[in-house]
Amino acid sequence: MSAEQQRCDAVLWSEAGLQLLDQRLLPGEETYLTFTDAPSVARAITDMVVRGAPAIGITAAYGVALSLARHSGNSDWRARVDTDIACLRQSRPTAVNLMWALDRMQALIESTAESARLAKLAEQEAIAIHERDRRDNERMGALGVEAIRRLSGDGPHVMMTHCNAGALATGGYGTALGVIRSAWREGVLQRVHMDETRPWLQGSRLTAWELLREGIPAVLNADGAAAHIIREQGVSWVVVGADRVAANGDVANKIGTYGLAILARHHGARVMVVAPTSTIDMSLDKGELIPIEERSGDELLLLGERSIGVAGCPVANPVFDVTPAALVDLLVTERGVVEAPDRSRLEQLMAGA
Ligand SMILES: CSC[C@@H](O)[C@@H](O)C(=O)COP(=O)(O)O
Repeated sequence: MSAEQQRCDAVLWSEAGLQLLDQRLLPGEETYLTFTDAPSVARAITDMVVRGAPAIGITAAYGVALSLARHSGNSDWRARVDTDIACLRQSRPTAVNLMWALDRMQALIESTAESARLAKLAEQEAIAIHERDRRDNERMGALGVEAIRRLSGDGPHVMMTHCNAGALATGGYGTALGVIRSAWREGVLQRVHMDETRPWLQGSRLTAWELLREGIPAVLNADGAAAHIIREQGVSWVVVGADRVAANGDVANKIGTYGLAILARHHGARVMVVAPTSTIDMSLDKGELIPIEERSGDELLLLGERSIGVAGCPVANPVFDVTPAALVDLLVTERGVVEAPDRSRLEQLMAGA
């Protein structure tokens, strides 16, 4: 099957409304749920029907389009749409792409005089955000491979990834998995090791699903096996996505990324973070200021319906961590590659077109 036939769209927009591939059911079941109002879209984001920073932003943009389609005929449409946007804004705290997309939709609403056409314009804006994300991912794929070649030769290299930063987490193609896809197509990848990514299992359920159906050599490991595998298998690149990058280059990503970056540094592997500029938050000085989502302890105590822990056991379940910029070798964005990201390099990047 061709890569095009293998596309796995997390987010689809149709006459019927917004369709989201229910990622809670993968890899066992491929079911799309249809949404026609913003509050249920916000719930779907909170409940992880859709997840991954860029996909969350795209979904929220469509949520605003749904809100306008529903309310723009009413005299109090503005208040209703504002309530919907506030609800979407609170659906998850860490991925800044959500706030970025909502700010963009809000700016459109504020700048458009023709309220009769707003619903249509909002739909077009959400589609533009979606399509742009996919194109940016393809560009980052090419830039990432170019950087790998420049810094470490043609390989083929053994890589490691964490969580799922693939087509399922974006408008398509993926950020970290976009680089891994491009590396495979260009013969630069030998194989990729995938962390299982406890507790939600984005690695074993989603990344493995995406890569194996395209025939990309990928091997699953428990998170705790990462150090051993990096050393024994000669991993030379750790390639991950991001949920928010602070102005000084600190990177919030799925819990476990920080530990992986320390392991990489110890073993001489490079860390590549792949993220569009919509993930960079220049309003936050440093990583400590990034809000870290804490989810229910049931994610550790239950496996589906089945109890796998001691009932009542206190649980800490922060689902993101912050990797200090000093541990990041490369930040790949659609605007270019930043080596050893820091404040001045990010300011330069963001000031560019
Ligand atoms: C391109 S996705 C980048 C990140 O959003 C990804 O690595 C991640 O941490 C996803 O977390 P999730 O909790 O599954 O939304």
